[in-house]
Amino acid sequence: MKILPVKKVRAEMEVPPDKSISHRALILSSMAEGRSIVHNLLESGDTLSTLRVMKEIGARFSGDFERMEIMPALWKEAARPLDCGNSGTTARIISGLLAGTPGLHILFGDESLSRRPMKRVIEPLKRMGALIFARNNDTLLPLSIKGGDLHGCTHDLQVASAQVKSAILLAGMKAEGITTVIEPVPSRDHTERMLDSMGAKMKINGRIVSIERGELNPVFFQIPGDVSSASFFLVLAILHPDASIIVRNVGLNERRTGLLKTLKKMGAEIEWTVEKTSPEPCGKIVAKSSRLTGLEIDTGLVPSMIDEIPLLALAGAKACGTTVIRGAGELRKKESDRITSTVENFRKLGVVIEELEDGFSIEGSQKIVGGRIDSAGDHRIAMLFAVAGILSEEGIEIGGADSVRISYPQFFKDIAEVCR
Ligand SMILES: O=C(O)C1=C[C@@H](OP(=O)(O)O)[C@@H](O)[C@H](O)C1
Ligand SMILES: C=C(OP(=O)(O)O)C(=O)O
Repeated sequence: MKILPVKKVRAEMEVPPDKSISHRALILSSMAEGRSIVHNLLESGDTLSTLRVMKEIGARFSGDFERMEIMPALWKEAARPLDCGNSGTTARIISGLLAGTPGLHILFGDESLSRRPMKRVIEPLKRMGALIFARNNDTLLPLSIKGGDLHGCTHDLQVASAQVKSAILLAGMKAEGITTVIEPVPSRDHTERMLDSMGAKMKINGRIVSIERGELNPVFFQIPGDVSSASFFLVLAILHPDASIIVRNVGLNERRTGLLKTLKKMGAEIEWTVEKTSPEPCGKIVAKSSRLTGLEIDTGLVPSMIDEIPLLALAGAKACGTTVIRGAGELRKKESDRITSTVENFRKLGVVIEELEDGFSIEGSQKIVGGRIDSAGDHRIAMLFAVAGILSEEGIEIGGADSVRISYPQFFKDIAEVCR
């Protein structure tokens, strides 16, 4: 796949449904006491992994991704190991669900997922009484869970992770007593919002969430567009000299808008308006060609833009002055080591960038000559360099472009549309 520069970028568009919320809708609605209906689920590699695993353990879905009916699951021990594919969210959140589900459950994933840390979810679940064994001294997939009786306890998390928090909350739904999660910095709260709308016995006090066993009401849910998917188009609009983009019906949960706030601080012409909240804030974002000034990124915003941070390297290369990102060491634990894959690929394109232990530093006002990059099988890296290709002098060839199927299968079609 080769991406060439274009003269003009214009669009009024929608992006695919939110991936994080889609995973949760498939999982939580299966735990409800009645029939749920969910509209606008994401159909992508990662959500198909959740759907597949949930079916294997007794979940009942009918309809399609535009309108799915979900009946209460008839929980069962699957006859085979459960394939979580490339999806960290699937492996971690479903581990929490299975910790309290009777039976032996074995989870595995692809090469990338098999390298990603699982101790962060195994340890707290074990503290609640789950019997879990995993490869490499209980740190990596595959892992086996003997689901059974759990007891609530308090977990003081070392890293802000919505996946770990969600796994603990789902285990807490099945545990005796109260389960509490304390996060160092608040991570995305889609699980809490959905559980709350389903009548869970839950208390939230800033970074502290407590939950008790209880029944869940069915949901009726409309999933908004994914702001992480929208970000590629927004950064393109801001950095391109002749561009304007409107994204409609996109999720604007405060815990996901760190990139929008950071770009605005850098001087971007970007505005967002929440039009409805039910229970997720949703609205429109408008962005156009802007002049950016580099800055030292606020580390407190990192969890609210964790999947978007590589895009800030591109913004930094085009801004005036230096951009420094620190406190983002979690990027090394994603589908690829996103610090290394961002830095190495920019260097291949003639861009000067310094790799830091927990981020990167990049000088502004740089030309992106062009060349070939390797996505390292990572969807967000493929999409980042597709945007860079449009802003480059000679175009960029994307190795491993098909990885976009993980979160945004029609990405290249949509890119072609906005560049017409
Ligand atoms: O809960 C979620 O849906 C996600 C949480 C984040 O991961 P962590 O929980 O590891 O921070 C994010 O990077 C991932 O894309 C999706
Ligand atoms: C990190 C991501 O997802 P997951 O952790 O679910 O694999 C992502 O989509 O960027």
